[in-house]
Amino acid sequence: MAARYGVLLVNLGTPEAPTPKAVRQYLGEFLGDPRVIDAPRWLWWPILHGVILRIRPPKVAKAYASVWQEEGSPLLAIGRRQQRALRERLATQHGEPVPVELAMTYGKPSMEEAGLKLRESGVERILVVPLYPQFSRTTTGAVFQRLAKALEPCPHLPELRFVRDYHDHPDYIAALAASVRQHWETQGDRGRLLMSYHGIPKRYVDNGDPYARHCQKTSQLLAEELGLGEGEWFQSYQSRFGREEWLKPYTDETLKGWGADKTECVDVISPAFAADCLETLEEIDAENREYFQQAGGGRYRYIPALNDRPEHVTMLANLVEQHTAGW
Ligand SMILES: C=CC1=C(C)c2cc3[nH]c(cc4nc(cc5[nH]c(cc1n2)c(C)c5CCC(=O)O)C(CCC(=O)O)=C4C)c(C)c3C=C
Ligand SMILES: [Fe+2]
Ligand SMILES: [Fe+2]
Repeated sequence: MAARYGVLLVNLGTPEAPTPKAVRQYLGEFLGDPRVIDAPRWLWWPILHGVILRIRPPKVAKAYASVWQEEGSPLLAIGRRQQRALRERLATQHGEPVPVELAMTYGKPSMEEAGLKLRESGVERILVVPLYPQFSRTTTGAVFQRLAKALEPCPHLPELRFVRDYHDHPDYIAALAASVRQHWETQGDRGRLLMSYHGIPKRYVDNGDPYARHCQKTSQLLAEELGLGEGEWFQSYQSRFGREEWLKPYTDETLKGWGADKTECVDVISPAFAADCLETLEEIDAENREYFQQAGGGRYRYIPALNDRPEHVTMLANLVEQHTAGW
């Protein structure tokens, strides 16, 4: 008997190799999406193709090379581990296999590829789980759009449900808290906790994107769960791109300031990332460490993303159970 439903995990996408050519291809697709950069095409296209895709790829390819793993890009390698772990967990819970596929909004594995695999496994119902705890039109919104595009040629549609966000899900907060507590136990002490989220342009939030509200809620709930009071934790936004104002305070400026204040020890967690990737391993764990320590700061410790930690898999499995009720 075919399974009653399948799960489609979706993350952003990543280059196929840490080379300028592969990075150019990836960035072209990603930054050409009007949900990510909303400038009119006539204005943005010449800048993207004439300037950014000429200058940025060599620099960014080097950054990717510094975090590249034997299995490939961390985002994809970890995504595969998450897929396998969720598949195993759901099979144990159900006593029968539940198909779980992984797709990327940009690049490979494509939604078409993953969708075909789900169809081959015989499911007619698909739960789509974008691996973004906080909703943004730039990420989760783009998943929805890309999915619709992938389904365009289908003569018939699967039945679909879509997880919009899980920024305040108790199991997500519990998984983050478990990871911070374990980090503090292993280290033997507590640093000042910085929760650093990927940023987006402030204008997007002013126009109704709930992303900042979701990030603040996650931070408050995590702080409460850890029993932290005011002044014991901080929130900032990283990964600025382009010239306009992004959500503030900026992570790099915050850490430079803390370094200059001779802060002895900081712990940085990036709750917006379900999997470690360039933006955490290179930007947070390497680049911002340098800013902090060069400014005069002391110990700097990055708390890894939830990746395939058992509490994360539990959270994902519970999310699936909750959203497939009645299926
Ligand atoms: C919470 C998730 C993310 C949001 C929100 C987001 C918005 C956003 N990002 C850019 C520009 C870039 N992001 C890049 C990498 C990147 N971004 C996310 C997640 C979110 N982005 C991830 C997981 C990654 C890493 C991918 C990997 O392969 O490891 C990059 C590429 C690297 C670089 O060139 O610096 C860019 C560019 C914008 C413009 C944006 C919202 C408007
Ligand atoms: Fe990004
Ligand atoms: Fe970055």
